[in-house]
Amino acid sequence: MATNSSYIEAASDASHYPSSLPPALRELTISQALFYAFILLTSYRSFDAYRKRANVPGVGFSSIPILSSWIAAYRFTRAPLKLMTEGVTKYKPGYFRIATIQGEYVMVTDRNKVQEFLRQPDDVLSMQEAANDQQQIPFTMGWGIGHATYHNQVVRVHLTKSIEHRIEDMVDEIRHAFDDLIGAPADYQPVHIYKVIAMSVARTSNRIMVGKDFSENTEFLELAIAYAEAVVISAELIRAFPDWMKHVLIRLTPAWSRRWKAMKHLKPMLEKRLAGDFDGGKKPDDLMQWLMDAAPPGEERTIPKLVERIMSMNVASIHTTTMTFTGALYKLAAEPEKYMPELRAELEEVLAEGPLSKDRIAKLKKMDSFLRESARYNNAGLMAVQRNAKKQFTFSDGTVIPAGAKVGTPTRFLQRDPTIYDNPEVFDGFRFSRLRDQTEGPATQYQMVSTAPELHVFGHGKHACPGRFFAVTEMKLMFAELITRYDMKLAPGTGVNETFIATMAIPDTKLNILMKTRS
Ligand code: HEM
Repeated sequence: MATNSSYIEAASDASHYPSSLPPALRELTISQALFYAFILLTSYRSFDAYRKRANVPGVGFSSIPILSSWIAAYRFTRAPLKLMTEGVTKYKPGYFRIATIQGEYVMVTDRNKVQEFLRQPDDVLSMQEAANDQQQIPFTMGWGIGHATYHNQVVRVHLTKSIEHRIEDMVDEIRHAFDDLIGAPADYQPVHIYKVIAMSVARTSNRIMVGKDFSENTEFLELAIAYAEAVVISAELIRAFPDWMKHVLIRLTPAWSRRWKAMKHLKPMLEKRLAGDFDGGKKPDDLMQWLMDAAPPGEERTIPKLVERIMSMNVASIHTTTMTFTGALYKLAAEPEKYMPELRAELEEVLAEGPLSKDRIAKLKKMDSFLRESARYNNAGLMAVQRNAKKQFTFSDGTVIPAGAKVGTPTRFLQRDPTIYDNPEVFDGFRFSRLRDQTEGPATQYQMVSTAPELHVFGHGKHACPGRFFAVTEMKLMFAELITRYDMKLAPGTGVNETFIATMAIPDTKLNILMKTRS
């Protein structure tokens, strides 16, 4: 029987390699092969980056020719905020280049130029291609999610229209979620708020997306919450491989296994619906059904594809809403004396007219302002909006973005631009409600759902998030319930931990808020 060491010797003995290999390759040891593969990959990346490179200054690049882009990516990964700050300080209102593991990006630092590139058609600057690239969507979430995006229209039209008559269901779900997850503490107790809000959002969103059976199914909800994280991890696991290998490798990743498990939950319901077997003979009025009705005939109407679609809607909605909303709660818990009395007074005035409805929610201007300001202040990743150039694009000042290049925005810096906001480094919860009262222009521009070239929580332009009307309603209903029922504050000496991994702002998912039933 061969010992371990004899296997190793056999493996490193060139004479065991297939004789069909050319003699030069037969002589290679494994470490030499890896070294040459690295050189090849590095040269390819360097050549590819050079071919697609816009003629704008780089930040973090070195003068070593072939390794320059890798070195810049390494430096950026280690100190993203520092390098972005350097780029904006030196080159605003112009452009600069950064490199990340995912390639090089041209950063556009001026809101007017951001406006200009976001106006470009998809065959020039593509949002979908950038998203596919970033999250490896066709592999991690499914080919159709990255290439047949009929869900955008369904969310934009059907989900948004449904909000008004689903508010009662949403409130019901939120109340039960907070009963179960926070309860009625008589004295201040630490609450792991990110976890509570993620589960509450998963429950409320899935009530509207797939119905009550699923909003009450904790195992399914936990899968839905974990799926988004699995997608991010799986994207990084497969990124370096060629596409033909990604099709196979993705089956070994957590995104695949979580979706497979979710399918077990969703399959019986989908089988019934596909057979036209509706409870009480009435077609369900939920996102799942609207997606099924809108799916192009053929493969997209099969169970695995419909599971991909609804799970991608969970990715789009759960952590995005949770991050945005917990960011606001952290700010409220940091200064409850400053904000709580006015927020409650506004809410109580509106509730005196009756339960929350679409029109009554619209009267909560201070709450709306608080959410928008915390999105401006907190949620600022370093590059929330990205586009990939499918064709060459030239800005009005003559700057050329070659085909194949990637364009992005330094979100945090635009959202804290002193030429746009007074005291941008200060959190001012009622900044936007004051602006709404003072403006001579349309006051709606300062609402949470209104996008702007310098505020990227929901993106801007024709690809601005179509789910934002739903998400903002959901956040306001949770906000109203929480401030009605609970007092909250931060424990002394605690605060939000701000972390960036490359361009991503990582939310503080660990911070506890002290909460008790309102006195
Ligand atoms: C607070 C919660 C949310 C945030 C912060 C958020 C943020 C975003 C952002 C930044 C974009 C990209 C825009 C761009 O690049 O211009 C986007 C796109 C999108 N979002 Fe959201 N989103 C949220 C909630 C939702 C919800 C609840 C849904 C659906 C149920 C949804 C569905 C989508 C879809 C389908 C797109 C792609 C739009 C397109 O390609 O045209 N989002 N979202």
